[in-house]
Amino acid sequence: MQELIAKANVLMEALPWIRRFYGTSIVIKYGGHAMVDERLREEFARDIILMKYIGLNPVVIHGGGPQIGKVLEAMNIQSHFVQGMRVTDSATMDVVEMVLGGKVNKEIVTNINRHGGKAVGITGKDGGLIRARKMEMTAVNPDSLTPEIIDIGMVGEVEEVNPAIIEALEKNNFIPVIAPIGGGLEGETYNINADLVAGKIAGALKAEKLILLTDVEGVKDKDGRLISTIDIRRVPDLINNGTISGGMIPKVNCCVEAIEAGVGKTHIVDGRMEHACLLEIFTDKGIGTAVARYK
Ligand SMILES: Nc1ncnc2c1ncn2[C@@H]1O[C@H](COP(=O)(O)OP(=O)(O)O)[C@@H](O)[C@H]1O
Ligand SMILES: CC(=O)N[C@@H](CCC(=O)OP(=O)(O)O)C(=O)O
Repeated sequence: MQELIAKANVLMEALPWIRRFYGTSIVIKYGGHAMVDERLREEFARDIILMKYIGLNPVVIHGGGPQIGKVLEAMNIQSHFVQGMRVTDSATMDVVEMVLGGKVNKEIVTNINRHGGKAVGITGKDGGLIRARKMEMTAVNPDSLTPEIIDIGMVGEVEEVNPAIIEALEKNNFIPVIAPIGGGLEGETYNINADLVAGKIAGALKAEKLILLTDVEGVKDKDGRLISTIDIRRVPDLINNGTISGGMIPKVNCCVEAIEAGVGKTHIVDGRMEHACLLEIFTDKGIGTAVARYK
């Protein structure tokens, strides 16, 4: 009996959060471990469906860097990254579009639909969702020590988001699953980092939450302890003093941009953990690191 009551208590803990988030958009960047591990993939799909059934509007943006890397390797094309961005010539762009827009996207859609959801897979080109332009990248030349513009090919940055297609899908109870590819004004195709896309889409939707799933517990301090909340005003210091580095810098910056664009709260959470999204949204304490504007 006590066990049954404990189960009811867990459901009741979720009630205020369900009331608060009912009808709102929750943007989730799905990537890393959660996407590779079979069991976590299933759990993720079921979490998304549960959210939808209790009245939230999950929007999934997925990555797939490792999957692109594998196909390129099989084709004897080497991967090069500059400041975390994949140098994308036209052969690489074809592979990126094929892998992200095709296999990876459709696997996620299939998983959600197999468990009873109604997912629709699109790229940023569909319905004019993401207009992109070529990313300008500067790097310091090691010989002259001066900054230089370098060409990293068809890597894009988001110029504008038109969320009409997402809103149309949400209205009809479909779950949008979005590959991070954008279209340019001249019909060109751009490869865009998935965290950047998730941040921009969350901003355009004025989403209640942006959740970035990653392969660490959250943002850690210099002693390796989890920082559970970060005020966006503290972010520049944490980057400048080296607490936040590498792949965590663009993630945290995406969170800051999203908050500035009107997103309620952003979270960096551990995608290796089962039910990471549910635990973040529906428990009092949440998990991972919340990046927001605090009073
Ligand atoms: N302060 C920090 N807290 C946590 N991770 C950090 C921090 N600074 C740098 N990192 C690095 O950032 C990585 C996450 O970024 P990245 O590997 O690009 O993630 P993903 O592949 O999920 O997009 C972590 O694995 C860690 O090595
Ligand atoms: C420009 C750029 O680097 N694009 C990424 C897009 C996929 C991505 O972001 O995947 P993850 O989230 O798994 O890293 C790439 O080509 O790998």
